[in-house]
Amino acid sequence: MLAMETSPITSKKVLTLVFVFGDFDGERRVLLGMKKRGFGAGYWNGFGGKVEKGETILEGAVRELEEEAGIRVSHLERAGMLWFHFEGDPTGLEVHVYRGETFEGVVSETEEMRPEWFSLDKIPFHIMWPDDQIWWPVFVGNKKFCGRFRFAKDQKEILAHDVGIFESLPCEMEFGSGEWVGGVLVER
Ligand SMILES: CNc1ncnc2c1ncn2[C@@H]1O[C@H](COP(=O)(O)OP(=O)(O)OP(=O)(O)O)[C@@H](O)[C@H]1O
Repeated sequence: MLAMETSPITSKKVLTLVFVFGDFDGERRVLLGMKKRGFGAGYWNGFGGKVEKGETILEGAVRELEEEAGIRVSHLERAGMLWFHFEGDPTGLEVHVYRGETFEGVVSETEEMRPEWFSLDKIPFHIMWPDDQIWWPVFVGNKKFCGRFRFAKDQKEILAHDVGIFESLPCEMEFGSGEWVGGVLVER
């Protein structure tokens, strides 16, 4: 049981986060984008954003990838779910993480993101959200995962976190509750 709730969460935002992988002469790389403005500006991250009314989470993931990196995917695999809570902020974030392999179009810089391919052994964790390096090994190991993170007000320090490997998604979990329910927990 993880004490997640020291300041109350009364609403949530549903967000997507997409990582596209590619093979470059036998070298595995992942497409990251430097966020140029807004929330998380200055960090490398996958592509994503808020799910809009009337679209499914998967449709939101596909749309945001196209808006931010200029490419279209016909298939995304559901990879994990992350919950974030910032001390003093009543709105929690529920982030749905997907992975993609093949795409159409040309990777292009947009107003929001500057994309770049990174070799899997050169991921710039020091210029990413601090939670990324915690769940990344499970994600690249092709395991389905759920994680929750409580951040300090400064949006940098992680006060508590918990990542589990699941047989299936979603792992139903509400903010502030101590137990995972839903998907079968394999390892924690
Ligand atoms: C706290 N730790 C975190 N670690 C890793 N990734 C995180 C994250 N917190 C948010 N994210 C991702 O950052 C993007 C924000 O998107 P965000 O700019 O808010 O959405 P959207 O593009 O809809 O915004 P606008 O409405 O255009 O401002 C979105 O992919 C979301 O999944």
